Amino acid sequence: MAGFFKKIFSFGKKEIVEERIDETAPLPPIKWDQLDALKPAAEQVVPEFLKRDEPQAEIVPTVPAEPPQPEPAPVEEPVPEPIPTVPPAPEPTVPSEPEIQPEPVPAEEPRPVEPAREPQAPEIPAEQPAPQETPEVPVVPERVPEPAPPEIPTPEQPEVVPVPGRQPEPAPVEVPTPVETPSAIPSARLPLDVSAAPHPPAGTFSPYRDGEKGADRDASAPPANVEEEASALMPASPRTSRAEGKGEGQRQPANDLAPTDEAAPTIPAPSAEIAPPLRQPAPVEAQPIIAEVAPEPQPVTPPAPQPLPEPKPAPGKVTVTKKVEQKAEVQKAPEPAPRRSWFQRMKDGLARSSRELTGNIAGVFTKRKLDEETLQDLEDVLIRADLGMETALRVTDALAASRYGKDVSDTEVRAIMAAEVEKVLTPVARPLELDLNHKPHVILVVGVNGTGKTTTIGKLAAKLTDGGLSVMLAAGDTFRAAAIEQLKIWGERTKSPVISSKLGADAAGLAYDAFEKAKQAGSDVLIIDTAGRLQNKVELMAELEKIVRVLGKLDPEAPHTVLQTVDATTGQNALNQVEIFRNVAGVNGLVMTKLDGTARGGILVAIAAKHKLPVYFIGVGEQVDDLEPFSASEFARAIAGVA
Ligand SMILES: Nc1nc2c(ncn2[C@@H]2O[C@H](COP(=O)(O)OP(=O)(O)OP(=O)(O)O)[C@@H](O)[C@H]2O)c(=O)[nH]1
Repeated sequence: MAGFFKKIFSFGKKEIVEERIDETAPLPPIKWDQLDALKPAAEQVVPEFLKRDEPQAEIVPTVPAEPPQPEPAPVEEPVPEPIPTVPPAPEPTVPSEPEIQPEPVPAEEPRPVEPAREPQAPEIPAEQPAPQETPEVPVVPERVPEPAPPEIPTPEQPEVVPVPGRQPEPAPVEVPTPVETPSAIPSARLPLDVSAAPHPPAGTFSPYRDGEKGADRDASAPPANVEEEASALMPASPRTSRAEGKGEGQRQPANDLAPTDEAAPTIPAPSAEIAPPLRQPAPVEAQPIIAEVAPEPQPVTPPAPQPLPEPKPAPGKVTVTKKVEQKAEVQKAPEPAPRRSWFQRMKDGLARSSRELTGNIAGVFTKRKLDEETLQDLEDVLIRADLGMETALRVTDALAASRYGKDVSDTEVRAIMAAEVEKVLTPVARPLELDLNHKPHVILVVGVNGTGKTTTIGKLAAKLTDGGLSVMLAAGDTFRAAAIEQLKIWGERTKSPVISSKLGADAAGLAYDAFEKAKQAGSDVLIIDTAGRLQNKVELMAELEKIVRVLGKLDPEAPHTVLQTVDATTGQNALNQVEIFRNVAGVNGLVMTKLDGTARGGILVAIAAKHKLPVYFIGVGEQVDDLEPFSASEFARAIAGVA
């Protein structure tokens, strides 16, 4: 029999049972009878487990390797044996009570106590009681050290041990489950615990443990046992206990709590394993124990999740939005601030022209007396700067007249040059005058493609509309769709209506229609854009002549102003362009464009000296306000490098 029990209880407790048998050897005969009576009860209880186990049989397959399965039959025998030990008090009563009694005895005879525990709470007792048994069994002492907190994980294994029949099945299963994860623990433990605590132990375990806590366990390894118990109990009342219970559960509990109620149905569904635990464990009402455990885990629960809300102060960073707003404001500020004065912009625009010119002048007059050679060198420098022969001679003559044979510095030379250039430009530097007796005053803008006609029209329209004049625009460059669209954009910017036609339409016809519409609209000014296809000089000239002729039908004096845009970067070729358009279209005024960033700004002086046409504006950029009235003195000083 002893050997048989050993086989049955592969775990430490079983061995202990054998020893008890030895001690109780004398009693066997009497107890057998009683045992028979008891067997039915136990069997009745057992069958439930078996039923439960049957569903768990699914799990069994994993366990099959265990040998205990074949032993189930002998299991019956061991049951009676423990009873004999118990006989003293209540044989019929559940072994749990006799077990408890032995506890007091343990002081004298710890062995009897152990056997009692084994039958009752084989699962839990195996873990916790083990330390108590330590005195008797050498194996137990090993557990005693185990009870130490580190073994907390191990306690789960003991859960498997409890039920003999189940031992094989749960043992393997349970061990892994606890190790796996706390979340899985509840489900895995539930079946296991149920099997362990279910029958006799269920009712006894909770009280028994309580007593232990106060007496034994509290001193030695209560925490591990408690947790184990809690885990075992958890299954009993998974509904609420789990959520409140284990520290492990706490992490999940939040989830478990809500879900438990809802999941309650789901839990059983997943596997028959869960169902059994729910039945028995619930009555077991290990809840009290769980409540005890709960406090411990609670400290654990608050851990990380709650602190998260604390970071909410981050939202306090609302200040970030303010910073963003400030940035936006800052971005707005810089735009207007950098705006330079007109003269500064013109000076900067002519910087390249000025630097080249003044640098060359300095090279000629560094520590040299003014003589014919130096005068010739200066003349060459001025000509290369596009000022023109006429202006160059004016400068050299003026310099020679006052400084010939004397030491001359480049500064003196530049000053004389500025004065002479101004003299050349002053006659042409005239403001644009509009005769509003004409309704509208018609401005025809001509020039070679790309010289800045359309851009200049837009800039001028802006000035006029800003001055309160009503302006109408006519897209007379019917050969380029882009030119039409560009003019429309300017019209939108300046709120000036734009008259346009299909691509390739007759430019003269468009000009005529626009003139009529401007009259009808009572516009103060009509600005007509034109094509500048200089490569086909004949057609271009014919078209321009036609436009002028057509406009004259509506007003003999129209067009009242013919502006030609001259690209300063063109250099000497600009002189020829002005010659052509002056003869064909009757240009009576100039707008020098692109003076910004060119080293050939001197051409303006040459054009002015040769054609003596009014220069109304100069363009020093692509922006709407980069068109300024021409100032002879400013231009002269700027290009001469004289502040
Ligand atoms: N830097 C600078 N660019 C300018 C100036 N005036 C015009 N531009 C640029 O020169 C280019 C040609 O200008 P447009 O107004 O299209 O010249 P356009 O004579 O009408 O040309 P077409 O439409 O082909 O006849 C555009 O990129 C303008 O932005 C200026 O004074 N300075």
